[in-house]
Amino acid sequence: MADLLNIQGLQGWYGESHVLHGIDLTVRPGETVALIGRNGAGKTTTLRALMKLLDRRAGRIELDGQDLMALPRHKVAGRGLGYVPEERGIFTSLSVAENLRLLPRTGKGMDDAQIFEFFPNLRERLSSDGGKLSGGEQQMLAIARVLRTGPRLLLLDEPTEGLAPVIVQRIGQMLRALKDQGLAMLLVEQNLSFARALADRFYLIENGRITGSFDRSEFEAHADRVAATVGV
Ligand SMILES: Nc1ncnc2c1ncn2[C@@H]1O[C@H](COP(=O)(O)OP(=O)(O)OP(=O)(O)O)[C@@H](O)[C@H]1O
Repeated sequence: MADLLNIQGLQGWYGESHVLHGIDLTVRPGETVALIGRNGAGKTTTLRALMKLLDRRAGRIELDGQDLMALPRHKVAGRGLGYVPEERGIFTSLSVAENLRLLPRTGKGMDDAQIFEFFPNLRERLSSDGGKLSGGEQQMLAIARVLRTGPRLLLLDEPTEGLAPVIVQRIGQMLRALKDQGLAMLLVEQNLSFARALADRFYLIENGRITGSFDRSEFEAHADRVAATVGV
């Protein structure tokens, strides 16, 4: 099957600081791929590079065979990348309804009825301020907002960070439901058991380089290496 996302030799910089040193990574249609590594390894930077949010990049990024490197930043999301950043980007003084509408809905994106089917508690909180939501609700709002844009690939940066175990479980169920609908995901995650339950394939990243990859059936065989890479 042709790759949905194909990254070859991706390099990235913050100013003079060279952070990504040649990332090769693919995501196939409908696949969930987890990117695993310790703090500062370059996980967030990889997602930001995909969204053209870095000062400088080199290498190749293709989505469905189409080159993304030459696209201006404002056109990247329109090609089908849905980015949910680690900080979630919820405006605390805007209501849930206003936060949801900050990104334009496209024809392929989820409408309100579909959104509320996945996230019933958001419907109940539509008029609440974003700042009044729990961490889990904010994470759901951040994901829901991006689903309105009709992404073909969801880029998720540590969706479980700082959340209580029961909420982590709910986020997991929700992502599983999206996966079952065929949505592809590139997941940055420090919570290994969460990543392991969801991902079809794993990449290890160290110092801005991919140092290993394997699929879920090989996870056990790579457990020591994974632990050493994330430093647990
Ligand atoms: N805005 C920035 N300006 C300069 N350097 C940065 C910036 N953001 C990150 N870096 C540096 O880039 C490197 C990679 O950071 P990155 O955030 O991608 O790591 P990460 O693997 O996502 O880890 P974390 O879990 O801590 O976010 C680190 O050395 C970090 O200090």
